[in-house]
Amino acid sequence: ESLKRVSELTGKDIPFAKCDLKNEQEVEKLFKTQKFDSIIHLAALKAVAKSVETPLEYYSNNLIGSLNLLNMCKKYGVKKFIFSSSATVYGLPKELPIREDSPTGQGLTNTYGQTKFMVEKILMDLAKAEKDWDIVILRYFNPVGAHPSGRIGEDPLGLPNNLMPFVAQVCIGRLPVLKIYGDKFDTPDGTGIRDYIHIMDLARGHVSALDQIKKNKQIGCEIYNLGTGKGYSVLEMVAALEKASGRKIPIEISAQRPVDVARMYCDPSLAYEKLGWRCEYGLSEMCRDLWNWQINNPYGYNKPPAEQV
Ligand SMILES: NC(=O)c1ccc[n+]([C@@H]2O[C@H](COP(=O)([O-])OP(=O)(O)OC[C@H]3O[C@@H](n4cnc5c(N)ncnc54)[C@H](O)[C@@H]3O)[C@@H](O)[C@H]2O)c1
Ligand SMILES: O=c1ccn([C@@H]2O[C@H](COP(=O)(O)OP(=O)(O)O[C@H]3O[C@H](CO)[C@H](O)[C@H](O)[C@H]3O)[C@@H](O)[C@H]2O)c(=O)[nH]1
Repeated sequence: ESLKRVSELTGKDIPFAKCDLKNEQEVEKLFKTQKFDSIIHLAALKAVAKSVETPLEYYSNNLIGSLNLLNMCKKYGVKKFIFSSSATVYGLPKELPIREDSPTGQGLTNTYGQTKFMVEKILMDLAKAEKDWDIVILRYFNPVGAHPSGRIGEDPLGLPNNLMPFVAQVCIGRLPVLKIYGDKFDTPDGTGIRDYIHIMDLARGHVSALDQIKKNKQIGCEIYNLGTGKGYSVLEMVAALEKASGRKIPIEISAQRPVDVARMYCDPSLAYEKLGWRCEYGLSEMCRDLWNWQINNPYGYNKPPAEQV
């Protein structure tokens, strides 16, 4: 359904092949039958808490999947590669704003974050050893929002793991209340601060990265933060969605998650300097587009439960 809607929006057919990256034969079949210029590698398992409960599943999927893909890229000569990494690789940040050369891999407390850190390391080693690769690692901060048309957006399976999809489902009445994980952080209102980025800006960041690897040869491995550089607290995010929706969002203060960072926001200036990319949207557009998606698609790409057979 989402691909159908992308086709409607772009007027283009979107070729799609379902393939498990863990299965090397399946990946090879794809490389034999399709010609790729460059790869954007987004596929991963990403639920932080689940990754701690099932580490083998996460290491297998995210590491073996990435290695299979890279091995096929090498075999078939596709050496322009963009990787979806995460701000989580910074662990417990020692300095703010976080720069690309801030320490990574220290204080990483979950398997998901370890897999991102490890794939980054694999990519850096690869670029060091084989000079014909052009690799860009994008470290996403907290993506929110939806396409402004309201036709495509985030549709989590089961309970949303991240803040804003959860808040949106409370706002529309699918979930009763938002549990705020702690109000005793060292922040002005006591709730956690993050760098939220509109999904359209994040998507454009990939286009800029693609331009970079297409235009330039032998860039090696470049790393960019994708964020706005501004931090907002959980309460500020809730207030912004209340404003966008005109609805009251029920909240309750709950216990802190075992390892949660008080504040995280990036310095995104390197991406502007090198890629000419920076965020165009702010908090009000993030919440406007998130709400537009949620109100037009209360059950995501699915029909309401009563209409499902
Ligand atoms: N959403 C965020 O907050 C966030 C933040 C930082 C980084 N990221 C990264 O961005 C990428 C995309 O995230 P998303 O939010 O769209 O996640 P998502 O879970 O919506 O999408 C991930 C997709 O990867 C696919 N996938 C997983 N394992 C696969 C495998 N072995 N073979 C083939 N496909 C597989 C899944 O089926 C799913 O369609 C992920 O790598 C994620 O770790 C996301
Ligand atoms: O139901 C919820 C969900 C979240 N929060 C709070 O909202 C903020 C954002 O939480 P998220 O779980 O949405 O995002 P995190 O920054 O904690 O982590 C997410 O974004 C990171 C990037 O910065 C990594 O990609 C990580 O893997 C991904 O889960 C935090 O202060 C958190 O405590 C709540 O209060 N209630």
